[in-house]
Amino acid sequence: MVGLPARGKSYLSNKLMRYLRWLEYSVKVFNVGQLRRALARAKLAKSGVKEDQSAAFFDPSNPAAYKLRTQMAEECLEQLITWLKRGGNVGIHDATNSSRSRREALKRRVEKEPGMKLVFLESMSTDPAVIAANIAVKVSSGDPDYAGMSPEDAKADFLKRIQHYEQSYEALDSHGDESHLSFCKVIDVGRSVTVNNIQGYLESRIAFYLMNLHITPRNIFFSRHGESQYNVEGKIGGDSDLSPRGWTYAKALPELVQEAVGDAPLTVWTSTLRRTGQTASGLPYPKLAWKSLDELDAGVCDSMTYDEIERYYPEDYASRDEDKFNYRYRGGESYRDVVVRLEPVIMELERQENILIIGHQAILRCLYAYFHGLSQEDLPYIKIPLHTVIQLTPKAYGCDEKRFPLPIEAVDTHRPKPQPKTAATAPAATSGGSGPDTPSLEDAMTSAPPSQMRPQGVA
Ligand SMILES: O=P(O)(O)OC[C@H]1O[C@@](CO)(OP(=O)(O)O)[C@@H](O)[C@@H]1O
Repeated sequence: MVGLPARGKSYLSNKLMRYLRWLEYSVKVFNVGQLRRALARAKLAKSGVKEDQSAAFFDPSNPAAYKLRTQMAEECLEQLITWLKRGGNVGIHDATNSSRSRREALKRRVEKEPGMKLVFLESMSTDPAVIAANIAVKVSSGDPDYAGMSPEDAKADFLKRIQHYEQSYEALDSHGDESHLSFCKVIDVGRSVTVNNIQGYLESRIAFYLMNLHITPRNIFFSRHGESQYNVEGKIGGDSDLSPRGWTYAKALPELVQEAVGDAPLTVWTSTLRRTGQTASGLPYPKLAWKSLDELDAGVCDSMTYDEIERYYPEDYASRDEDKFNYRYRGGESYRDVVVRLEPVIMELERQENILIIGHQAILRCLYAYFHGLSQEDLPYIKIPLHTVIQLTPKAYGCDEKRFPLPIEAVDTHRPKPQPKTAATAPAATSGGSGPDTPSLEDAMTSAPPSQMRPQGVA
């Protein structure tokens, strides 16, 4: 990262980390400020520098502090490089890196590592209101640099720190000495992005993502469709209509949404399946139906109950319980596949303002995990109950959340994560993985209902 303090570097670092992690890269942010606080006490005691956080520590004319800050940025980079060598994909060096000499030093160090690439992401703000808001977040968010200080003193000190950095700040320049570097310069997040010497798939993805971000305050609402006929019957997938209780929810939804949104503009996104369209039918807002929002495709298991799947496809049922994120239904999809298919939806969501998505259980789990940065392991078990609107409000470091459950009864379609079997409860292992009482895959196929008779091995 490159940029003066209070220009949203940590915001962009964390946002990028969440996005890339969601796309299954292994990503970590290495924040020099945190390292400074962790290492400072001991080193400072030796170096004779009294304070590690007050503005004086950031004064470029204070040689001892300058040396220490340089050492800490280098130490942080070393930690990042070690982590990459152990298998990480993207390490984010979250520091000001605001002078050419510092960036040159980073470049020289990274060039020594075969196969590592360096891309600078500079965050600039020209809008005084955005800078003021960033300063307010820093001094009011319990930042450890200002623990025990009054907000006024903290703000005054932080402003002084910024002034110190401004004395030596050199922005990335695509026409000057740094024109050979790979970089993206983001000006007033959402207003302008300059891309220089960006090459390769991952770099381009990052640049494209940054181009789509904005920081205009907004809300994102999620709701599953009203209870469907299949939900009542315990069947998965399909394209059934709403149940009578589902219709009651669809009729109650406009009032709830109107209360939450007020007069602000809103766009409603649905899938192309009947149950989401029916749920959205009374909402007086522009609507868009996305094929990408259709529910996870359960392949040969579509329209079965979980009990039927266990009976006819016992090995698949067990595999799904073992690794639900990666399990792909025969002829259908896995959660992993759904994440890939939802990537354009995420990109468009980032570009938009207030959006209400009327979606499905698996789809909303994937989207929800992106906004909250949840792991792949937890993602398929997130609770997204029927007849509940979830409001997410993006904030500097994550999202605030409110849930609005409507008092309209519905079945519970959430299946908890199975507990790992202990030695005492686990069945004895048999060849093929099926117990004596469990039908084999062959049995399952020959006794499967006709609608499920499909060729094997199509996964
Ligand atoms: O991944 P699991 O937990 O099976 O949840 C996904 C399932 O949720 C369901 C309901 O059981 O979603 P939906 O109500 O949107 O139709 C199924 O259609 C879908 O297969």
